[in-house]
Amino acid sequence: MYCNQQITDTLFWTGVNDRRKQLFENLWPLPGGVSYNSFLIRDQKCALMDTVEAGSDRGYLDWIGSVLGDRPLDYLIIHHMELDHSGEIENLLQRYPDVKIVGNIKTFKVLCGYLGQLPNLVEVKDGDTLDLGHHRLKFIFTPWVHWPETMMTYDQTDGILFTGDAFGSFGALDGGVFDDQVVFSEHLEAEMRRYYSNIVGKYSNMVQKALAKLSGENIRTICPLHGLVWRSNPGKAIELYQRWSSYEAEDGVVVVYASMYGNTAKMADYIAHKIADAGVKQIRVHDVSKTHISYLINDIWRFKGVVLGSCAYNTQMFPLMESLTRELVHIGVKNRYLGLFGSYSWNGGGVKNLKLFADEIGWEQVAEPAEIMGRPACDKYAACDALAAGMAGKLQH
Ligand SMILES: Cc1cc2nc3c(=O)[nH]c(=O)nc-3n(C[C@H](O)[C@H](O)[C@H](O)COP(=O)(O)O)c2cc1C
Repeated sequence: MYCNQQITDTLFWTGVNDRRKQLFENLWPLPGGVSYNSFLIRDQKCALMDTVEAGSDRGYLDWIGSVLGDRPLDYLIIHHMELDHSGEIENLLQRYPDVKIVGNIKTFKVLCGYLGQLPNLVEVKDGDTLDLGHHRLKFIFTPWVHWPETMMTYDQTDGILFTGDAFGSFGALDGGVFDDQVVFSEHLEAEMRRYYSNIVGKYSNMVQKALAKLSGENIRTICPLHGLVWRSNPGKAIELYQRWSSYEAEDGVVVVYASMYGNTAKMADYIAHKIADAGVKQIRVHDVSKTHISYLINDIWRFKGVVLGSCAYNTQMFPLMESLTRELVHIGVKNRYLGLFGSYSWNGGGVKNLKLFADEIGWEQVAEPAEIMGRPACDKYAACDALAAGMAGKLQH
């Protein structure tokens, strides 16, 4: 039993919720699940915009069939070949062997890698159009948001933009499918930012290019492949993407520490209290061994100030801190203020390697790193004081 969500007279949301999967891409936690959105246009010609993850809903194809009624499926338009959207293509082709598959040359290369050579491919170029009757679709190439083949489709008739993974979010659709059916709470924004920072953020420069390319279009509805359909306030989603893709951040600090026996943890709390005393109101403190990297990256995307601490561990920084810093370099977060600290007892290693990270990522350091041998005590905190004052001084609060 499916509840058809009609976006317009001729456009239907045909997505599914997945609350069973624990980790998206087998990496990113899904405490609230995730939705795989697909959309069906029932016009003079009928077109399905992407499919869903294979096996995520065994009734998916019957649902498509029931929305189509006695109409044939003329087109499958592929915006993104990642398997959470392309997984059901194989089954779809068995049911609708004559469907024409619309994509670009890179789409077909990836498609062929999974399903072999297929008939009925309709290759489109950037800016090409396709008339379905009422709907006139324009294909807009947005490469590397976040795969090479990604493209969007703009429905020129109704101002509807099908965006692939852009503007998507973690979290299943709990009842409401549309932005005006829910309160877009801090939690929902955080889950959308977590998706952006974990999945798309590495390609922020390509997101900026895509946004610039789309700026001339009169976008009235945004249909992403995950999360809410933005039919009332698409400007909000665009505003968030403008902000996140330009590395704009809030005045606040995230402190992440690695500590085996509590000494570096004590420094973390001390520094956080001092930053708070200096008037910064948004501070998050995380133990890297406890908080999943997904949430650490999300907070680092959110706040301007980043303070990282590590105990020394076999001449290195603590392995999980190393993993975090490696990922930060990999995704290339820009324009953050940085403070470093840590405890050691022989000849160090934690802070020494955090400094190498600082050189590599190029963020502005607010003070000299605060390194304490052994247990933190009142007479050893001067560098922590300087770090906290330096960080607070950089933020307007
Ligand atoms: C497995 C292990 C490896 C360590 N490696 C180093 C090291 O390479 N250099 C160093 O100065 N101290 C090293 N230490 C000592 C710790 O860094 C030191 O005890 C520090 O105060 C621990 O901080 P914590 O309480 O935040 O875990 C090591 C300790 C352990 C248990």
